[in-house]
Amino acid sequence: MMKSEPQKRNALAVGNQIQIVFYRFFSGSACLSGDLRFLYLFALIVFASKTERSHFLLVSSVREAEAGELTPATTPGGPKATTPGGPKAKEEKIVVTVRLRPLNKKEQLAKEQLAWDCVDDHTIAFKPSPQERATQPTSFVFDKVFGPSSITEAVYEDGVKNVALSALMGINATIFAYGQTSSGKTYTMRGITEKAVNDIYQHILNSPERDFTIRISGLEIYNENVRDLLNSESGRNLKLLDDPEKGTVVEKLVEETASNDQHLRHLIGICEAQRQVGETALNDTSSRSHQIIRLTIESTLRENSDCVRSFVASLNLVDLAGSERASQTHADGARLREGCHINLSLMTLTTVIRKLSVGKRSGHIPYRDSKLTRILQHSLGGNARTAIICTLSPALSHFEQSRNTLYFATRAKGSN
Ligand SMILES: Nc1ncnc2c1ncn2[C@@H]1O[C@H](COP(=O)(O)OP(=O)(O)OP(=O)(O)O)[C@@H](O)[C@H]1O
Repeated sequence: MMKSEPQKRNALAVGNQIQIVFYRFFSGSACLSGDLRFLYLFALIVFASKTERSHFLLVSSVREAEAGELTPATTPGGPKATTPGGPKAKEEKIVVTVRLRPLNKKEQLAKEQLAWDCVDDHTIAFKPSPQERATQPTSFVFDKVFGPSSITEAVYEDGVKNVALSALMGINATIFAYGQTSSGKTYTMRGITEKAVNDIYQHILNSPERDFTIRISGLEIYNENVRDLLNSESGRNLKLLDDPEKGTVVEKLVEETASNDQHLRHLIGICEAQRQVGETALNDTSSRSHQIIRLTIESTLRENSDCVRSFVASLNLVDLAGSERASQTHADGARLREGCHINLSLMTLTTVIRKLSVGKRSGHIPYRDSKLTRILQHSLGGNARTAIICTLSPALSHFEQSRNTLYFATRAKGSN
């Protein structure tokens, strides 16, 4: 059996100790008589075993730290080097999870059948008709699957928390909710946003050595037109500009600085309310627009130290347009235009995410093919982290749409 590096180090140390004991015994006991020589040997063995034990403890802690089981606690003279979200923060760049909501009242009254079953924490399966069974996959595996009884807190903790909190360490992050209309995107994203805000301010409280600034902007993309959710006066079609340093920026988009968590929640509330106003004004439903709430978190160390002094990164919380429009083929007029725009941005998003999940060999990534991907470019590619929550209705009548959502999730995971 091959020995690990720390095991080899332990074996070497034990060998060294035996050599030292015998060397000391033979060189130091020549002048001693019988009983005293035995006592001397005994004392040497006790001393060696004590030093060996401390050596072993040292090796064990090095090994645990190497395996990431211990958080590096302090840097000499510097602040705590903790990783928000715990040691698991070093994870995959694209995390794909699925959330199956419970049947709603309407579906219950219609005595809808359940089409899906969460087999375990990672697998969701459907009950196909006999003719489909031979040709279609019957189960899908993801990073995490949440059943109808799962609460949003679990979706946050086990699915997206690490991605959200990486923005505190200077890594851009994006969390999407993808799914057909009424599958639970807004319900899920509201809960996730609330929990992320709580954790961000908890981290601020726990980091007195750093100064934090949190800025927020909110926008909506409807028919490839960008609207500011924090400034209703700015019109419905803000331009996108290419900034040599920042990448794509939205011209005149208002960015507010939150003075505390209550203020941040208030500003998020304004964005959500504006989206509702937009719906009424357009005689529309929210499922036809994409909403992006962007929190930009900047932090600076108060005193000089060996540690990284400043972090700046964005956390994008994205409630996508309903994916059912992408497959709408019988629409005409305004509906057709709207469907085409949603189709375009969701298709581009799918391509971009699939290429990112495949990695370096994927070639050109078409960020510029839609406004959604252009705006999010710097929070998707490079070092950024992404979490996708695919929301599903469990009802048999939504079976086709739910399956399309799972096909999207599978492509996003790079397994297809
Ligand atoms: N996991 C859940 N548990 C309980 N109720 C839920 C859950 N998910 C969604 N709902 C409820 O289902 C309804 C539709 O949810 P929601 O508005 O979030 O859907 P949506 O996907 O955002 O729809 P749209 O695309 O039309 O905006 C809401 O009444 C919501 O409260």
